[in-house]
Amino acid sequence: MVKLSKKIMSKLGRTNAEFELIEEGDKILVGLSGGKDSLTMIHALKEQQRRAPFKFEFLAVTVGYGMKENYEALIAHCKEHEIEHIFHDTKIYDLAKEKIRKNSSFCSFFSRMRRGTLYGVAEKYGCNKLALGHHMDDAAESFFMNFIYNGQMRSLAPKYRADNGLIVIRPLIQMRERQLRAFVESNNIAAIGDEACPAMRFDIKMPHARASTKEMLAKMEKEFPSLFTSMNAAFKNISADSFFDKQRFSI
Ligand SMILES: Nc1ncnc2c1ncn2[C@@H]1O[C@H](COP(=O)(O)OP(=O)(O)OP(=O)(O)O)[C@@H](O)[C@H]1O
Repeated sequence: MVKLSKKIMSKLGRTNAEFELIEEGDKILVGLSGGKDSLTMIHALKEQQRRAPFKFEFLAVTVGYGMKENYEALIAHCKEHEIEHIFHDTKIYDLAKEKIRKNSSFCSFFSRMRRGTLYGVAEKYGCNKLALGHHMDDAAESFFMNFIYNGQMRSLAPKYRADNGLIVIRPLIQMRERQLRAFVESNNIAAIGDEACPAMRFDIKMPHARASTKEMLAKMEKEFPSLFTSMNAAFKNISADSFFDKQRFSI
């Protein structure tokens, strides 16, 4: 039996109620990479399933990239904890080799292809929602990366509808990365490393933009300890008409 902290379960419950993520009768496909975030997610959802006054089902899926990755331990972990899990292998790696040279776009190619695969699997198994394990640190990094490198004000929504109609939810979005790390460590769960993309397991470095944004946020948090609490509040308190976007002006 794993032990989930009160904090994780109450954050999950509150986020769920606040954004109406999981509802009665949902069948949720849970993206399980085997990293600390998605591992925490499946255990927290299992516990929530036990506690919640409403019924929902979920099924975990791990998308393989056709790189002969070894998912034996992850498969065994799900079996041991009675979590319904499927391993869905693909040829994403071969396709990537054909399509692009080894640079950071390798990572976004993997990410796009994986997302498409997850949508397909959700449809195949009749799931109405897809849960991803992004957390508050991801949302903050994504916000600053878009801000600094893309000239865009955007982050990661707790819930949205994908183009094909599937509802994507992020139950961990208000949790800190360190809470998730603490969960796997205190339960001695072997998580697959924190690479930002699977290609990094081979010869590609962590994309520069993400690494330096992470570093910048860590420095800022040292100086302003309530940074993430404040960002979380700010993400819910947007004055869209106070920027330079003509379409959002109040006049
Ligand atoms: N191989 C995988 N199989 C299934 N789900 C996965 C896999 N890799 C990642 N995911 C899901 O996607 C979430 C985000 O993963 P990660 O941060 O690595 O991706 P990302 O590249 O930032 O995401 P995105 O695909 O949304 O751009 C994970 O928490 C997990 O739910």
